[in-house]
Amino acid sequence: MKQVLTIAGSDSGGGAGIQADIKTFQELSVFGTSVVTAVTAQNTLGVTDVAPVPVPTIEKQLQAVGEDFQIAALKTGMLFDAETIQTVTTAIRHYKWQNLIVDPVMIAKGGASLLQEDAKDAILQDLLPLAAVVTPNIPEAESLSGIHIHNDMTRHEAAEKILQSGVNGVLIKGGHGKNPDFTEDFYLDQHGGTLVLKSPRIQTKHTHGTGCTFSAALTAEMAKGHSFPEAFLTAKQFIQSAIEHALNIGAGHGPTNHGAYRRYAQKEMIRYVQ
Ligand SMILES: Nc1ncnc2c1ncn2[C@@H]1O[C@H](COP(=O)(O)OP(=O)(O)OP(=O)(O)O)[C@@H](O)[C@H]1O
Ligand SMILES: Cc1ncc(CO)c(N)n1
Repeated sequence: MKQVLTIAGSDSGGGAGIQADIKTFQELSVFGTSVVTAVTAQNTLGVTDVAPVPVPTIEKQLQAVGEDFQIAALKTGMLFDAETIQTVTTAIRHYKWQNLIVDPVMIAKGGASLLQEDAKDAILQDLLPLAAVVTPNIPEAESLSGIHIHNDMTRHEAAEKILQSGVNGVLIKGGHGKNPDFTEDFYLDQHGGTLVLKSPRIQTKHTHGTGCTFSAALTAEMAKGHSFPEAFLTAKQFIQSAIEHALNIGAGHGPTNHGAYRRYAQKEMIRYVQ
């Protein structure tokens, strides 16, 4: 069984962060390992506390995973501060981990900050040069590029700007887009190749952890040796069905249904994603 790693924060509410990643890995038949960078007290109504894990404890977790597992692909989520990012990049270089997906988590949907302001440069300068793909949502792409995204052209410009970090490909997710009917995820790579996946926008408030779940699905599929376009398509189908079949859990922005792709999507949803 392919082994994968998530380096991210814990979400006590179970819909985002490490918990979303591990559920997604399990559903896609890869063996998930984890390095916890921060512990959040969080539910569908918001984040009430964030406690960073001490750097030596992060180092020990990276070492424990690195010395015993064959990591075929990995993702990063919430990294909290620059020191954590440096620790993580050192381990990625040391263990020569390939197929790195960076989900540049900055702000939770309720507005809580999950990355310190000065850590953005560490993501751009230290982490992205090692990455196969970075998966910002629209506000994160604006923050990383310094470009306001309001149409296809500015989205392309923002992706080009982020590519200057040295990352192999930029995937700007469309959950925060303005089109009421569709979400459009846009990918641009170092060779100028583009891929756009479009799917019907589901009218729901239950979108907690969509980004984490999507990037975990991408990681699982890359680990299994699928090409990037194939992995992107499966990840998009996975998140589409997870949102479509939301569980209606909690009083606020509920989690997605990580089991939906296995149960329904492979049979019925494929036609939705273009
Ligand atoms: N309402 C929706 N209907 C269909 N697809 C959606 C919807 N909202 C988000 N998506 C899809 O979910 C994936 C994640 O995108 P999104 O922009 O929501 O990430 P995010 O803001 O990083 O999520 P989070 O911060 O909650 O983890 C993308 O593939 C996007 O197209
Ligand atoms: C721990 C954690 N990571 C990522 C996100 C972004 O959804 C969140 N809300 N919580």
